[in-house]
Amino acid sequence: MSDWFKQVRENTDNIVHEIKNHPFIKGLIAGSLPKDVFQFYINQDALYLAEYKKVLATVGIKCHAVEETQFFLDAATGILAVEDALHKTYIKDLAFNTVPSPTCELYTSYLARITANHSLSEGLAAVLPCFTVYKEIGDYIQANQNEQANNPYQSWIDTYGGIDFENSVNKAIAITNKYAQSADKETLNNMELSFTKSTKLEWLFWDSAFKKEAWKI
Ligand SMILES: Cc1ncc(C[n+]2csc(CCO)c2C)c(N)n1
Repeated sequence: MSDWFKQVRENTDNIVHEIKNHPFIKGLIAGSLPKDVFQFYINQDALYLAEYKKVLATVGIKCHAVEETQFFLDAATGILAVEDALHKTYIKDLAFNTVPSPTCELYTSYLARITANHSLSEGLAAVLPCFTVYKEIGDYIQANQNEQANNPYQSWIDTYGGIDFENSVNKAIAITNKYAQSADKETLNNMELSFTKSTKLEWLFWDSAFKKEAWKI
């Protein structure tokens, strides 16, 4: 498989399309997303990131090349530094809810299960949409904004727009493509299943935040 990512990205185009058209993303673009909805998202995302950094470290230590391990461990520590700081600025005077929503629990548990019990290639495919979907949605939001000056969510939006993030996304794609190149048919099929599932979970994460998803009981 010469460009695995290109193929699976094409096959998940309908999901990415649904994300771009989700009212959460439309609200971020317009700056009209209700504050309480954004706070809910940031709170749940902080809970997500606390688990995701462990998942990246798990994938990283399984990689065969030193620079691949370095990349994922750097990304994991980057989460501590950059994203936690951003979250603190948004959450500072609000009560922080330590209970993950059903969707947050589902996404992090899914990633933990795949990276712990399945092959490294499947683990890489499962963690990749976190990078690629945010890159694409970050670019999409910036390209479709009429006015950035008064958007209360601009600093969040700009986190995923810069060149550093772009380099990081390209590296994650390159590593995953490399493992896809030597994967057998069954592994390639499983890689696509994990990539697709995580892409759907990215949609679900925004959708659940928009609805301020609660436990039914
Ligand atoms: C649900 C959810 N999915 C993806 C990201 C974006 N993200 C989180 S960590 C990371 C890699 C290192 O920066 C990226 C791109 C998010 N914040 N929340």
